[in-house]
Amino acid sequence: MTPAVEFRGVSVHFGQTCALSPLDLTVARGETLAVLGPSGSGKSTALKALAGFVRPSAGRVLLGGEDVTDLPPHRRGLGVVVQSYALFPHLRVDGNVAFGLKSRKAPRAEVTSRVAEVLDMVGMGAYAKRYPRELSGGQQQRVAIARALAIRPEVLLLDEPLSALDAALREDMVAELLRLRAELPDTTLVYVTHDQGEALALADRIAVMRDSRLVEAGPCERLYHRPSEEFTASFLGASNLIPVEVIGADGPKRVTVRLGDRELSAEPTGALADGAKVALGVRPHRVGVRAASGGGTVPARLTGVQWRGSGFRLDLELTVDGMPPSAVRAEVPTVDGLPGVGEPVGVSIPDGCPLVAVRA
Ligand SMILES: Nc1ncnc2c1ncn2[C@@H]1O[C@H](COP(=O)(O)OP(=O)(O)OP(=O)(O)O)[C@@H](O)[C@H]1O
Repeated sequence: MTPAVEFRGVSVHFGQTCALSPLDLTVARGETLAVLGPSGSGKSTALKALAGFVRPSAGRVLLGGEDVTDLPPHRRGLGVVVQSYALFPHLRVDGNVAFGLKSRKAPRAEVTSRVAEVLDMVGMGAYAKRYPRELSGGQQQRVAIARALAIRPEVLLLDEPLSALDAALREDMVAELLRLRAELPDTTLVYVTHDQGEALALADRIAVMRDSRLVEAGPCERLYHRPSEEFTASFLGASNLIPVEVIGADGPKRVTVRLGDRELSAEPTGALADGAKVALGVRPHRVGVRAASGGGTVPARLTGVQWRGSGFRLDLELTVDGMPPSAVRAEVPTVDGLPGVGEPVGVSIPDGCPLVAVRA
C-alpha cells in the first residue's frame, strides 16, 4: 500500500550546518510514528521538511504517493500542532478552530458543526467562547489539537506538543491522545518528542534520531527489547551497556557470553561479525545487588545511593579482573542488608538480556 508519508533521501542544510542528514523513512496510513531523540538531533527539522516550513537541500517528500516537495505548507493538507500552542490571541476558541476551514472557504453550517465536533473530541466544547489567555496550558493545547483536526487532515504532525505542560498534566494528555487516536483510526500521526515514555505509550513505531541522523526505526517493542544500536539501548529505557565477551552461539537466538568468571545466556539483536565489540543491554530494574560478591554474582563497588520514593537508584562500578571498571545503574526496592557507599557488593544479571553490537 502507498505509504501516507515518505521521506526519500531528504537532507536539510542551514548554511554550513547540516540539520538533517539524508533521511529515508516511511509512515503507513493510520500509523503513529514517534520521532524520538535528544535536543538538536534533527527531529523538528525532519518534521518541518514534511510540513513544508523548511526546504530540503536534497531529496523528496511524498504524501500519499504524491511528491509535495515543491508545495507550500498550506497546500499539503496537514494538521500541525507545535509546542507553544500558537493560538491566535485575538480570536476566541471557536474562531481559532474555525480558522483553517474558513480559509478553505467551507460553508458556514459546515464550519459550525465541525468546530463543535472537534471541540467535543478534545473535551473543550464548553470553552468555545473563551479567549486563549483565559485557558490553562493544557486547555490551550487541546484547542490547538482541535484546530489541527478541524480540516480532517490525513496526516497530523505534533512537535513536542506536551513539553510546555507539567509532568502530571502530560500524563493525562497522553491518555487523552490515546483516546483521540482510537477515534481517528485512519489518520496518520507523526509525533516528535524527546520523551521516551510518550513515544512508547503513543507510537506504533519509533524513529530514533541522533546528531541529525536516523539511528534506527522499528516497532516500539522491538526497539525497546532488542535494539540494534547502542544509542537506542541507552536512550530508550536507559539500558546499562556492559562489555562482555561472546564465547559461543547456542543457535540463532541465543549466545553465551562471559562477564568475569560468570557465563550468561544472551539474545543477539543482529548479526555478530567476528571481533565485534559487544555489550549486554541490561535495564536498571533487572540488575540485582547483594551484600557480598560470590554465589553467581559479579564483583562491584557501590558508588552512590539515591532514594527515589518508590525505590532506590544505585550507582555501581563493576570490578571484574581483566576489564576496565564499568559503571552500572540499578533500581531496587530496598537497600536493607546492603553495605554503605564505597563498599564491595555482588551484582547479578539475568539471562536473556539483549546483546548490542557496538561498532569499534
Ligand atoms: N534555522 C536554523 N539555522 C541553523 N541551524 C539550525 C536551524 N534549525 C536547526 N538547526 C540546527 O540543526 C540541528 C537539528 O535541529 P532540530 O531543531 O531539528 O533538533 P531537534 O531534535 O528538534 O531538537 P529540539 O528537541 O531541541 O527541538 C541542530 O544542530 C540545530 O542547531
